[in-house]
Amino acid sequence: MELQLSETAQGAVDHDCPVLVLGGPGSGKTTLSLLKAQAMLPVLQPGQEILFLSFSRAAVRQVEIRCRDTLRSEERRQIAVRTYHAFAMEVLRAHGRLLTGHAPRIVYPGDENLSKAVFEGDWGTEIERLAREEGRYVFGQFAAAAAQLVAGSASIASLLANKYPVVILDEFQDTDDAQWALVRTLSERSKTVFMADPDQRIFDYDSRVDPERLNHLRAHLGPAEFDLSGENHRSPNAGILHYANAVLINRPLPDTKDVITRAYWANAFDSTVHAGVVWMLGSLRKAGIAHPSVVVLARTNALVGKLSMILAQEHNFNGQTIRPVEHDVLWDADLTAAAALVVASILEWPGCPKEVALGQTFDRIADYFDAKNAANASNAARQTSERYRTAADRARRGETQRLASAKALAASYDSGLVLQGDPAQDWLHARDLLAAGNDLSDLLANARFVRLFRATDEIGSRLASAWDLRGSYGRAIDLVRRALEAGRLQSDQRDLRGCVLMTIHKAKGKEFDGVLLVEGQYQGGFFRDTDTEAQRAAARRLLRVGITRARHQVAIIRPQGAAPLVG
Ligand SMILES: Nc1ncnc2c1ncn2[C@@H]1O[C@H](COP(=O)(O)OP(=O)(O)OP(=O)(O)O)[C@@H](O)[C@H]1O
Repeated sequence: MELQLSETAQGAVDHDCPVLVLGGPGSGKTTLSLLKAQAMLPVLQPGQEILFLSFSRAAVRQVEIRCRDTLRSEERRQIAVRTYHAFAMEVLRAHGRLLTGHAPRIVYPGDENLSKAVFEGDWGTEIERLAREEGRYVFGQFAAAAAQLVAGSASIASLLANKYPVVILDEFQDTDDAQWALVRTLSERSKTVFMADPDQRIFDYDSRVDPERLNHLRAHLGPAEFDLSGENHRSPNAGILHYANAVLINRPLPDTKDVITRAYWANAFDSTVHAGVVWMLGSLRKAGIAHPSVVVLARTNALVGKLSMILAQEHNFNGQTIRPVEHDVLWDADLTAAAALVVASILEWPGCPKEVALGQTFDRIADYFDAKNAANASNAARQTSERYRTAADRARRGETQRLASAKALAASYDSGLVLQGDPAQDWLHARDLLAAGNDLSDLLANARFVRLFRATDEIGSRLASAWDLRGSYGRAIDLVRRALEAGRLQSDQRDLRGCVLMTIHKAKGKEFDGVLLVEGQYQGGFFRDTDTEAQRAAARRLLRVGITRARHQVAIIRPQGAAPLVG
């Protein structure tokens, strides 16, 4: 694809490294970084590659798709696109022995959760000790360990610089302290290109992601800066970006037909959302896009799960029947797996003493919240995990529960769970007990995604064999864990077409023809009454990321009477 570059963009391509490119959503940062890579390919010697670092597997996937559009296949082969985790793990695997004298061992998140569950004391201190004394590394320690290796050994640093003489850092505003330490050491020997939009900093509830990161970079490397903020290639003729920027800075919203808002009454939520999706697909087709891509975005997993159920049913809207919409859900495979293990633990209840049964279920619930915290650090997830660990201890000591949902689950145990030997029915029966309280709604939503795992058949047949052998589901947790590992599907790796649902966080870096942003009445609100100024600013950044995913059309669906987006 032949692209016209602005003078500023061309300046960034031509200028010597280090280079920092700033720009808003759709200003072409990712595209430009690949053109910069292309321009630097001639300096590579045989065997050398350009290292492109990004955050999530989903982001890497986006860059790979963009590479296909921008670069020829022989060029693509010379660009190594990696997540920070994967790159740091590579460094650790190859050289980690130098840190402790032992070959490093990786502790995978599932195993980390199990160890954490039985550990008494400060887990943060423990994982540092595990790394230092036993050479065992949890995922969160990779970047720090890799930084230590590169900073401490000139030969490792030269080896890496020799392999990767050019390093490109995407979404640099989101780097945490350890990743920054690693980048700093790499920048001493390799040429560096940084891409950033400070206003897309949406992971800042993680205290290690410092809002001052760009200033750290300026102070350390003094890169030449190129600001693309006047450019918008994603929706060049649309008011979408102006609207999103007005939401960001809390100024009056511009009038544009590209962003429409709809208010719904609580009893018409399902049909309004469903009709909105059908309208969006139709209007994009009318505009000449034969196969439009539409994303439906919500703030929470729980609301995404609910929206998926809504689109799978028939509704009546203004006297017309609207048929189910085929769609995909981009969900978090780790969370779904953790939620499935909670359901499995309930299947183990019959025949299991109350102390053990509830202790196990509450521990698996705490594991789920640990996984949630690992995916997106939040105080709420951390605290809920701690509360369920306590509930598990209370259960094992035979004490009464204090948490409302733990009490409800204990009452369900007391009233005797009857399973029939039909895995599909029994699974739903066990799963629906998780409707015990609001704090479990997100977990329940993820448990509902198990059907999307394409592992349901595998789980079903393993459960059926267990029942045939013993008349119970016996060690259901182990069995489901193995089935999930066998059938694991990397959801983030799929190409996104047609209608797809996800949280706003997951949409970062992606683009679609149309965007529907849905605010729930009771969950997934855009703002909360209790929000501090900083939380409100973060919510505004998040909404801007959501709105600017659209190339052509945005619809914002909100409850009747919701506070205005600005003002
Ligand atoms: N110079 C250009 N001319 C025409 N189209 C462009 C140009 N640069 C980028 N695009 C197109 O504009 C869209 C947005 O580009 P890109 O994803 O690179 O922006 P970005 O700044 O990385 O966005 P975000 O920060 O929102 O993820 C893509 O569809 C891309 O193909």
